[in-house]
Amino acid sequence: MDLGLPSVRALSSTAETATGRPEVHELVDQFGRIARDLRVSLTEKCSLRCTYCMPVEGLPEIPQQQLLSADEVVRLVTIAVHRLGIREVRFTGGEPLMRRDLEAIVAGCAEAVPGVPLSMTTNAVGLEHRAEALTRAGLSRINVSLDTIDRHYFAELTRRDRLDSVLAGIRAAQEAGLTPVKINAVLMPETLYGAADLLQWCLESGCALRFIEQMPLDADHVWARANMVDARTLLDVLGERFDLREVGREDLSAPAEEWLVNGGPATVGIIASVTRSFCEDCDRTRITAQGTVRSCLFSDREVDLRDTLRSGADDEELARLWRTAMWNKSAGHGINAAGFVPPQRSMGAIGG
Ligand SMILES: Nc1nc2c(ncn2[C@@H]2O[C@H](COP(=O)(O)OP(=O)(O)OP(=O)(O)O)[C@@H](O)[C@H]2O)c(=O)[nH]1
Ligand SMILES: C[S@@+](CC[C@H](N)C(=O)[O-])C[C@H]1O[C@@H](n2cnc3c(N)ncnc32)[C@H](O)[C@@H]1O
Ligand code: SF4
Ligand code: SF4
Repeated sequence: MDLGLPSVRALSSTAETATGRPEVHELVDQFGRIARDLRVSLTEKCSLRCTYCMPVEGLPEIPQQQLLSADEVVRLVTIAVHRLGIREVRFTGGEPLMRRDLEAIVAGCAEAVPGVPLSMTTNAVGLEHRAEALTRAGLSRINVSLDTIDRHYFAELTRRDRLDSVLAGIRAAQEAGLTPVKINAVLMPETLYGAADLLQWCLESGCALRFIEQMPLDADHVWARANMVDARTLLDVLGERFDLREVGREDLSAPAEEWLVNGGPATVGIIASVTRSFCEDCDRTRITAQGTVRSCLFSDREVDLRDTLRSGADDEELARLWRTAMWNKSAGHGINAAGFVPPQRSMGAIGG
């Protein structure tokens, strides 16, 4: 079985540290991958309770003091870009819109790292009131979670009746120029049932839809491989209404594989994290809302930066810790391996 795991690739550097890590400033790992894409979680809080992500009562609250402040986020993003070779930054959560200082965080980063694309993954609840300000602050584009346009299923899947607010948020984002708006839909039996309608809606609304295979990152731990709706099943269902032609990935490290819909130019993407894993070309590094480096979605081995930063460390010391954390990144998620154990943190607590 192809597990999509990386093989060791040579890096072009002669000098090495004691651990064997080459003396390069980028975030390299032992499999020759280089992280260029930073995902920063801003909070564990959320306005929805998607069943594949959050428990019904929400995640345990993180005391304010333990969360990275706006200035701390800006400092870490600056280090990532200037010292570690990061080329794009995404804000996520939890729900980033739950941070009242989100506009300040975006503006601070835009000023500190001009020219670096700043994007956000969001559920879009309440976005209609902030899209313009976020554009002015320097946000480039957004991806929105929307699993179904059926109000009944939306309320069931997210445990909140907020479909209207999400749709208003998407429209406002488009009007404010936060484009292209990409839609993320996690594959579940309910999503599969409405998948063709959701694609039709996205085609008409000018959004780029991607379906995502559900991963064992739900807080309730009910995920089971046997019950998972996979990319193959989705393609069969969509194929009944649309003509689909495979075009592949935008670039090797992009999670989504694209299919041309009815001859194009519109596409539909599938992020097949489980059945067609893309760990081999992973270029992501993550910072949790509490300021730890998480080298892989599935690895609970985190390295603290927040306390080191607060104790007065300089930028290079923080960069060194970050490099070491990424050097020890695991080969991949291992979901398909015997004896796989899901990580302790759920998706909302990591920053998906
Ligand atoms: N296994 C795995 N899945 C990921 C990773 N990053 C993102 N995903 C999945 O892809 C989904 C979409 O991620 P987004 O936040 O929209 O980011 P993206 O697809 O990288 O973003 P674009 O650059 O806009 O295409 C997430 O909800 C995850 O389910 C990753 O590093 N590993
Ligand atoms: C954790 S959310 C955080 C940002 C924002 N609240 C949102 O929903 O877009 C980021 C992404 O993770 C995805 N996600 C959550 N749980 C997942 C799971 N168990 N498997 C796959 N993707 C998941 C969501 O669909 C969303 O696109
Ligand atoms: S997927 Fe996003 S919107 Fe849904 S519960 Fe998780 S963090 Fe909230
Ligand atoms: S599971 Fe880990 S290694 Fe694989 S793509 Fe995601 S973050 Fe990268």
